[in-house]
This record gives sequence, structure tokens and C-alpha cells, in this order.
Amino acid sequence: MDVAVFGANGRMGAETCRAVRQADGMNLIAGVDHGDPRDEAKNAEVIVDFTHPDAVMGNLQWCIEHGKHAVVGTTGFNQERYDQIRAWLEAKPEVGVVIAANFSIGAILSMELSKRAARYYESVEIIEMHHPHKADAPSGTATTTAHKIAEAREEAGLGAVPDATEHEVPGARGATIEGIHVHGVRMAGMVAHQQVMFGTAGETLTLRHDSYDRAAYMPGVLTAVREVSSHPGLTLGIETLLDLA
Ligand SMILES: NC(=O)C1=CN([C@@H]2O[C@H](COP(=O)(O)OP(=O)(O)OC[C@H]3O[C@@H](n4cnc5c(N)ncnc54)[C@H](OP(=O)(O)O)[C@@H]3O)[C@@H](O)[C@H]2O)C=CC1
Ligand SMILES: O=C(O)C1=N[C@H](C(=O)O)C[C@H](O)C1
Repeated sequence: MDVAVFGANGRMGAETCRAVRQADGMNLIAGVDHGDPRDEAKNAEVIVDFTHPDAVMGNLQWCIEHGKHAVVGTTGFNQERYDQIRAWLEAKPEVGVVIAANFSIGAILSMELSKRAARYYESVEIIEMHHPHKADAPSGTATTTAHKIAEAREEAGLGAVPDATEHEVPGARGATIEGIHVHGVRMAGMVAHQQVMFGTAGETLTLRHDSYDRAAYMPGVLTAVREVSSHPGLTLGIETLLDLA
């Protein structure tokens, strides 16, 4: 399988290029970075994107128009962006696009476990901690986790999380995503870490995941590269590809 990588010189792109080169049955035919022509990737069957929230939509439009399957790890997505991608895919129904905020198995399990735990706790908050070079906040993983928890809480009939705050320095309670407070830390020495804290009378539960090395993402990225052509349309997350959902 011929694979190209957009964002090839970046932290994740470089790791992905290494992983693809070493993977059985995969050839890295192009590594495209800022300023390089996308046409270098025109013979690829699958394109992996680890670029920037400002760049990824243009890259995806190009992939879909050129009939290329895409595996996207770049973050910064929202409903409007997903709707736009689905609209582009209407003209190319055979093309597969997999977008995952996190490819590491620990992060995926942490999101699944958070979804299961959500119904049992009146309180929940998310703390995401990353290296200081990250462009977006909150992280894509924290945003996705918050949406999953909010959905589970709604299904369970839970109301708003308890919070008596009346006086607040702006930002002190973090960002709010569907009613879930999300706090972001940017810290030298860190890679990617997340704590989901649940609380109810007399107890708390903390689900913590730590990524220490970008190698953690590669099994998930390679699975998505292998599977994307068998999943036409837009797939969000790799849970279904891993038989987890
Ligand atoms: N889904 C997941 O599991 C993970 C997702 N991520 C996400 O991946 C993205 C990249 O992260 P990271 O590798 O740390 O970031 P980096 O800044 O290290 O890498 C991004 C690379 O993309 C390049 N780039 C920017 N625009 C374009 C473009 N239009 N075409 C081609 N290349 C471009 C950048 O070049 P330049 O610097 O010159 O602009 C840079 O080399 C982020 O959104 C991050 O949140 C990160 C880790 C895991
Ligand atoms: O920028 C990063 O490093 C990461 N980005 C992703 C995100 O925004 O969730 C995945 C992981 O947290 C690392």
C-alpha cells in the first residue's frame, strides 16, 4: 500500500513516516510539509494528516477531490467541519476518511471508561496536560471525552454538574464543553496526559492516561491506514476499527 504523510516534518508526521517505512506491506511514497506541493502525494492510496487545525480542511478537500483515503490525527474539529467533510464525500462516496483525536489505545480506553462511569457520578471535570508547543486548547481528546460524557449523562437523565461559583476570575473554572468543565495545562517536559475526575457522595474516581512517547500512537495510526479503504464515508475515532464500540 502506497502511503503519503502531510505534516511529515512535524513531531507526529516524522514518527508516522518512520512507522510506515517499517510496516509490512506499506511504502512511504511522499512526505509533504508546509510549502510542498500536495501533488507529491498524488499516487498515494492513503494519506495521513498530522498538520495544523488551520491546514487540515484544505488538505482534506484535496484528498477527497483526488479520491484519496485519508487518516487524520490533526485536531481542531467541530460539527461544522464534520458536516463540510460529509458534504465533500457525497461527490466521492467510495472515499474513506478516518478522523481520530487520539490513536493511542490507553486514551481510547480512557474515553470508553469515562463514558461508562459518567452515569454514576454527579460531578465530573477534565484536566488535559500537554507540551507547550501545542496549537489548540482544549485538546481534541479532552473535547471528545467531554462530548462522550455529556451524552452519557443525558442518557442517564443527569442534570447540570453541581457548582455554586458566583464570583469568578474569567477562566478559573476552565472551558465548558456541553456543561463539562475542561482545564488545560501546557508544561515543558510533558507529552500528552489527561485526568478525568468523577465525584459523588464520599468518593471520587480519577481515570488518568499518560503518553510519554509518540510511538504510543503508531499502532492505531497503522490500523487506520490499513482499514480506511474498507470504511467509505466519515469515521470518527478508531473504536469501531478496533472492535471496541
Ligand atoms: N490524533 C492523535 O493521536 C494525535 C494528534 N495530534 C495532533 O496532530 C497535529 C500535529 O501535531 P504535532 O505533530 O505535534 O505538530 P507539529 O507542529 O510538530 O507538526 C505539524 C507539521 O505540519 C506542518 N504543516 C502545517 N501546515 C501544513 C500544510 N498545509 N501541509 C503540510 N504540512 C503542514 C508544520 O509545518 P510548520 O511548522 O512549518 O508550520 C509541521 O511540520 C495537532 O493537531 C495535534 O493536536 C498529536 C498527537 C497525537
Ligand atoms: O498535540 C498533541 O500532542 C496531542 N494532540 C491530540 C489532542 O489534541 O488530543 C492527541 C494527544 O493528546 C496529543
